[in-house]
Amino acid sequence: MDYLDEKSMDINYASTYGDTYKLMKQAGKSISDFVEHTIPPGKSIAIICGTGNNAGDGICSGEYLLKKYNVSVLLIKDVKGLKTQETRRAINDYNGAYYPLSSLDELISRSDIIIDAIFGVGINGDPRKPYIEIIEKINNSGKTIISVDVPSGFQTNIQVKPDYTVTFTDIKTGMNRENSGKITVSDIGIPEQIKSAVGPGDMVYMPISAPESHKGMNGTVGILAGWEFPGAAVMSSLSAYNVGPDLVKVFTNEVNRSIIMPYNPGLMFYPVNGKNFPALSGLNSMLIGPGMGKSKEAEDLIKYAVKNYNGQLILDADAFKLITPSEVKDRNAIITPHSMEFTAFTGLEPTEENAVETAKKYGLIILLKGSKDIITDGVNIRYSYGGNSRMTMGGTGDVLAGIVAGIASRKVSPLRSASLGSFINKKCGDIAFEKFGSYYGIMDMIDNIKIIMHNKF
Ligand SMILES: NC(=O)C1=CN([C@@H]2O[C@H](COP(=O)(O)OP(=O)(O)OC[C@H]3O[C@@H](n4cnc5c(N)ncnc54)[C@H](O)[C@@H]3O)[C@@H](O)[C@H]2O)[C@@H](O)CC1
Ligand SMILES: [K+]
Repeated sequence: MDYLDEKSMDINYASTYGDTYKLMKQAGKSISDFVEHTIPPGKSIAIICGTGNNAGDGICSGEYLLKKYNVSVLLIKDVKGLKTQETRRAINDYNGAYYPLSSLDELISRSDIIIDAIFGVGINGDPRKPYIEIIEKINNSGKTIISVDVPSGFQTNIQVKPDYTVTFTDIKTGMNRENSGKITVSDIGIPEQIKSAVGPGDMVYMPISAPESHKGMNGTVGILAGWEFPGAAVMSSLSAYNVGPDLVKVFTNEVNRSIIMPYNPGLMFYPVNGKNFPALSGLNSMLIGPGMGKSKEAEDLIKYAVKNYNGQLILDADAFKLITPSEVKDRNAIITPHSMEFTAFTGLEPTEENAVETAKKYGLIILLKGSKDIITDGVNIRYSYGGNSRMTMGGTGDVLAGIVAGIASRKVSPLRSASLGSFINKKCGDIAFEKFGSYYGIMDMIDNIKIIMHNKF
């Protein structure tokens, strides 16, 4: 797993259980257990704490270690600087002594062991002052160093160089003996259903556009849709647009121009027909299928686009009747069928097992829609709950496919794009339901995408 997976899981845990204090206690306990197995009792331990939940883990370990060791907690930014409610609770529940930054040198020199609880996966960029100097002092101390979760500053230009790292849930991408010392993985009790469920934590996968980026750097989506039902092109392209890519290009019949464009002049309209299809280079993702119908013309256009576009494909709706799995084999395409479409596409019953097998066999990412969406790449399986009965109305699938295409255009991995897309889609329905009960419409859902992207839900 990487940093984002851990962050995502923590947020999903908190959204179910209210907060993550129980995990923090368990993280502290696992550090303390590790120390007890490794270090003889009676030694002096300095726990150097930053301001986030990594610090909270360190403080909780201190509470357990007090019984057998001489423990000093150092709070780099004092109690006032503690940023999370869990970490404030940890210091409240801690019965030992704690010290300000001015005691750093003295604490380091009188300790045998340093527990590094400055930064975990919440670090953002290279450590700033005064952390650089603190990390250097720890590294030059000659003491035994144990890092909590990850060495502080890991994957930035300056990091703690520990003898040991006790990391939680799973090893983080890039950790090795050289940068993390001897690594121990500790299960801190995140339930399996939290690990597999899609939730608000999946929003961490959405990249933040860099202030200096220019047009096109933050995603260009292509959408081939609406040949027969222009509404589907409207719904999928507005949904992709609301996820925030730079450009959304709609490829459809010229006769749809005056229908689609009044909804949003920000869309780019490209008329296509059997003889004319603009270049598909430069698209970061391409959604193919909504509202195309099953005419020969639609079929030719779909086949042309599937064959000639070699980036991140998203297939939906009529594409399932006109394309076979072999035509997209090993292309990492995301497909978003409901049960009947799944059967039309694969000839199989729409079961979880068949979705996993099909994903594996054809190298696809499958988002099997239902009251519980199932998302799989053939190895991992995620479940998306939520949504409501109004979501059986026409158009919700077009909205979902558009959202997924928009996310994928931001270079989010296909499994994460499909998972996050499912979460956003269901959340759009749930927010609309709170306002209008069973009487909301598709445009209410599409409007809610922006609220969710802005994290105001
Ligand atoms: N509640 C949870 O979310 C759980 C998280 N766990 C621990 O919490 C860690 C993640 O905690 P957080 O997300 O609170 O973040 P961290 O504790 O990793 O650190 C983030 C803190 O450092 C500051 N900071 C970030 N980048 C900086 C920089 N470049 N220079 C200076 N200061 C910087 C931020 O203001 C923030 O207060 C995990 O690694 C793990 O150790 C565990 O407690 C288990 C449960
Ligand atoms: K750390």
